[in-house]
Amino acid sequence: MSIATPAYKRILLKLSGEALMGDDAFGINRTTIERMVQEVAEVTRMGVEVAVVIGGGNIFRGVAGGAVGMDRATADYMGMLATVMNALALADAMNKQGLTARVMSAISIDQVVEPYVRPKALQYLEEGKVVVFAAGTGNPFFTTDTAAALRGAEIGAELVLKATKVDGVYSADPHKDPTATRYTKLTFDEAMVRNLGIMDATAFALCRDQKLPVKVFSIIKPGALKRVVMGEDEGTLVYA
Ligand SMILES: Nc1ncnc2c1ncn2[C@@H]1O[C@H](COP(=O)(O)OP(=O)(O)OP(=O)(O)O)[C@@H](O)[C@H]1O
Ligand SMILES: O=c1ccn([C@@H]2O[C@H](COP(=O)(O)O)[C@@H](O)[C@H]2O)c(=O)[nH]1
Repeated sequence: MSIATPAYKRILLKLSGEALMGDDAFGINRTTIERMVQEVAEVTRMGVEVAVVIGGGNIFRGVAGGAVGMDRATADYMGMLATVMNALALADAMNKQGLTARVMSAISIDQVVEPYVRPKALQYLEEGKVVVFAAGTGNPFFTTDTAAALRGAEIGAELVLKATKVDGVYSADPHKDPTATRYTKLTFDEAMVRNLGIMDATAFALCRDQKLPVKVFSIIKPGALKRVVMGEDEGTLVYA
């Protein structure tokens, strides 16, 4: 009997902050986060090295702060701090489920989390620990999708998995246009030219230039993460 092997050795998982809310209006839903962690644990047990970039949209979005008159850079730093809170909650849930998680922050908050140091992150991954990257890129005017592209390239991930509330990339935002249709695959250039809002253009461009493919899939769908890792037909592949 042949044992199925994962299609990837090292992945960068981008978890949407909004997906952490579950059915709540904001914040972190405990049941939801625990279920997500179970899915991550399943792929780490298969020997896949997992790094995570966590979003912050469930707590704060800098662009929203900017829109109501806040200084945009200040609002963005608040958004990055929101991702640190999500990262702490995620790592705590991972450690409670038997994984060993390490949070590394792009912003120095040494009493709370260790700083991002690339060789240390690589060491943790080689040791089978899950690394949760917090505070995005550490710079305002960026997003955690761009952080996922950046960290994915830095750690030599073979794939960026964008785990979100929708099951792939659509011809238009499916939450706004019920007639939108889902792509099975498309190139980064097609995604950018068609202005498909699932990821920002900076993230797409970085992945394209580094030839780092992105798989967009639903984190709400049970077993979808494992299916992506096994190389099965799931979600939408965006490639160079
Ligand atoms: N063409 C498209 N195909 C699919 N989804 C799209 C598209 N355009 C916009 N979206 C929207 O993008 C959302 C997914 O983005 P998501 O909320 O994961 O992004 P994020 O801003 O990176 O996450 P967060 O800030 O919550 O951490 C979907 O819920 C969907 O409404
Ligand atoms: O590199 C980064 C990453 C994030 N931000 C700010 O944080 C929020 C939350 O991140 P999402 O990607 O929207 O989940 C974002 O809106 C920015 O305000 C940042 O400034 N730099």
